[in-house]
Amino acid sequence: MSLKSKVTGLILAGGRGTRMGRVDKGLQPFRGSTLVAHVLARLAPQVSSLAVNANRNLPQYQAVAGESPVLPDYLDGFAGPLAGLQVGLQFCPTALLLTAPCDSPFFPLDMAERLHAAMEAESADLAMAVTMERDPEQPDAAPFRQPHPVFSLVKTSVLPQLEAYLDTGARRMEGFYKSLRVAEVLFDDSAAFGNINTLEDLQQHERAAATAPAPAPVPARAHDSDPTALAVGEARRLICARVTPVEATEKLSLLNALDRVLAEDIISPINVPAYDNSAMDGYALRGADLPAEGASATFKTIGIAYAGHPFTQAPQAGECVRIMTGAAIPPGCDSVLPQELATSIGGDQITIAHNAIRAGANLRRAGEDLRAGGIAIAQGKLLRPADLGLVASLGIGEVTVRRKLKVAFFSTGDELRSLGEPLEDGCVYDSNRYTLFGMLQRLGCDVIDMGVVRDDPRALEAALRMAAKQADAIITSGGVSEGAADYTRDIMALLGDVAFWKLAMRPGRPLAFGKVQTAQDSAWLFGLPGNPVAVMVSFYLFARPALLRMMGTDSTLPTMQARATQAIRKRPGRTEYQRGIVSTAEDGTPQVRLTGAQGSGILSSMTEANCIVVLHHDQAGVAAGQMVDVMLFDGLV
Ligand SMILES: Nc1nc2c(c(=O)[nH]1)N[C@H]1C(S)=C(S)[C@@H](COP(=O)(O)OP(=O)(O)OC[C@H]3O[C@@H](n4cnc5c(N)ncnc54)[C@H](O)[C@@H]3O)O[C@H]1N2
Ligand code: MOO
Ligand SMILES: [Mg+2]
Repeated sequence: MSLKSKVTGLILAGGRGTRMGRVDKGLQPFRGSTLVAHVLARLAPQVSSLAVNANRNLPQYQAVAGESPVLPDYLDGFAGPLAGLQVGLQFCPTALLLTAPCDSPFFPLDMAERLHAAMEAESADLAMAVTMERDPEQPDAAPFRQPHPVFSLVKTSVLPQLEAYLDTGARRMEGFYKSLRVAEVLFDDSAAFGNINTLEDLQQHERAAATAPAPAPVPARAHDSDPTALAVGEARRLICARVTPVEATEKLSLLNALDRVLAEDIISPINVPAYDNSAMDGYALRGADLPAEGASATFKTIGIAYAGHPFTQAPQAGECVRIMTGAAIPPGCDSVLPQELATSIGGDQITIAHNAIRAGANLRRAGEDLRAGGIAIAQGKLLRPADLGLVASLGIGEVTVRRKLKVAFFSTGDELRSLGEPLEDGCVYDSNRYTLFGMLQRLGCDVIDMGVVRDDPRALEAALRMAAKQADAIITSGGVSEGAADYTRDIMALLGDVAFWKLAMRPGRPLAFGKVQTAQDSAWLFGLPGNPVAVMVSFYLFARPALLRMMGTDSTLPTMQARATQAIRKRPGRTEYQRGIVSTAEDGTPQVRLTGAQGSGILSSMTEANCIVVLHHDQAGVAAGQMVDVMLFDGLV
C-alpha cells in the first residue's frame, strides 16, 4: 500500500487572520490564484484525499476545494488550529492526517514521506516538522530549534485524546502535543516553512513574482461528443496567442545564417541588377532600327560587351554591339537579338528579318529584381539557401538574426530505460526522447537533453526547475493523462500556470500547456502525451507552431489532396491524424493509402509513412476513391 493512499491532507484556513487586518488569509490573491490554492496544489500530490478547515467565506473555499469538503470548526469562536485538527480528524477517511496552514505555500513536496519515516522509526503518534533558525537580531548567537506544529503528520487514532484535551478548555497545540509521542523531523530548508503573515509579506512575494504569467487559458470551446474536449485549432490558437518571440539577437556572417530567423528587414542598398543588362548572348541594338514589316535590316558590329567589361560607346543608326549574357547594355541600346535568330552573320555584318524580335526584348532592367531602398527580405524570414543568395546579391555579408531558441526536453515514467541499460520486465526503452531530439534539431533549436525523469515528485520538480533555468521552452512526454502513478501533472501544476487539456483529436488527446515559473526563471511548458505516435503528432500540431513563433517566424505545414485508395473509418467530432503513404497513381494523380495499424503506440507505422492523412473535426468516414487532405512529412522542417 502506498503512503499516499494512507494519508489525507488538511489545510488549516480557519484562523481570524489577525495579523493581516482580519482578512481571510487563504483567499488572498497569490501568483495568479490564491494562497489556499497554492497550498492545495502542494499538498495534493502527497495525499489521497483532502479537506479544508475554514470558518468564513465557505463558498469561496469550496470553489477551490472542488469535490473535497470544507469543514468549519465544531468549537465556537475561532478556537485555533486544534479546533481545525479536531474536525479534520473527525472527517479523516485514512489512518493518517497531514496538516498544512493556508498561508505557507512553499513546504516540501516530500513532507509526508519524511514525517512518515520518522513516525515509523520512533513509533510516534505524531511527526512534526522542525527547522534550525537564527535570531536576525543576533546573527552570531547559536541557532535554535523551531518547531512547526501546524506541519504535522498525525495518526487519526489520537482523536479521542484530542477531544479529551479540548474538553478541559485548553486550546494550545504545544500543550496537546505534550500528551503524545511526537517525532521531530529536522528539515534543512527553513524558508520552505515560511508563512505569509502580513499584507506586506504578501505584497513582497507578489512583487517577487511580478513576472508571473496570466493564469492558463480555460478551454473555451466544447464540442458535441465530449463537452470538455477542446478542438485542435482552438488549442493551437490559445497556445500561439500566449508565446512571444525571443528578443535577443546576434549578428552572423551569411555563411552561418542558414536556417536562422532574420531579426531585421534587409533593405537593399542597391538596385539589383544594378544596370540594364543582356539576358542573351547576341547583339544589342536600338529598337527603332528594327526592320519594318516585310523588310530585313543589316547592322554593323562596332564592338563587344562582355559581362564585367562594358562597351561604353553608343551605336549610331544601323550599328550594333556584340553582347554576352549579363553584360551591361551599351548606351542608346534597348533590345538584344539572340545570335541564333540572326538571318546571317558574316564578318562585322549581321542581317535581321522582320519579326525576329520586338523592340525592348531580352533586356534585364536595372532594379527589376530589387529596388534600392526597398525591403529585400522582411524580418521573420527563416533564411533558406535562396535567401542567403539574395542577401549576397546585395553585397551584404552579415545579417542580424534572433538568438537560437533553447529547448529542454525529458521523458517521464518509471517504466522507461535509457539506451545501454538492461530492459527489465515491464520496461520499455525510451524512444520519445530520440524522436523529440530529431524534431527539435530539425527546427533549428539548441536542444538540452535532460534524460529520463522518474515519476517522483522531487525528481520532477528538480527537473522542471533546472529546465526553466536553462531553456525558453520545456518539452516533456508522458504523465499528462490521468494515470495513478503520474506525479507529472501535480508537479507541473505546482510550478506554474499549466492547463491540462483533453483535445478532440486522435492521437494526442491529452496535452499540458502553460508557464513554469520559479523565483528567477520561467519557461513555456509543453507536456506531450507519452504514446510514441501521439508525442509526434502533438509536437507537430502544437509545439512546432509555438516554437516557431518564439523563434520569431511562422510556417504552416504544407498540405495537399490525394485520393484514398481504401475506405477509412472515422467518426465526426474529433480530428484524426492517420499515417499514410502518398504516391503517384498510374494516371499521374496523387493517391494515398494507410500504413496499417494506427494505434498510438505503433511507431513502426510512423516510420513507414511519408505523410499524415488529416480527417477533419466534422468529417465522417471516407469511401475508397474520395479525396482526403494529407500533410507531407518532407515539409516538416
Ligand atoms: N482513462 C484514460 N486513460 C488514458 C487516456 C484517457 O483519456 N483516459 N488517454 C490515453 C491517451 S489518448 C494517451 S495518449 C495516453 C497518454 O498518457 P500519458 O501522457 O499519461 O503517458 P504515460 O501514461 O506516461 O505513457 C503512455 C504510454 O506511452 C509509453 N511511453 C511513455 N513515455 C515513453 C517514452 N519516452 N518512450 C517510449 N514509450 C513511452 C508508456 O510506456 C505508455 O505505454 O494515456 C491514455 N490513457
Ligand atoms: O491520443 Mo492518445 O494520443 O492516442 O494514444
Ligand atoms: Mg499516464
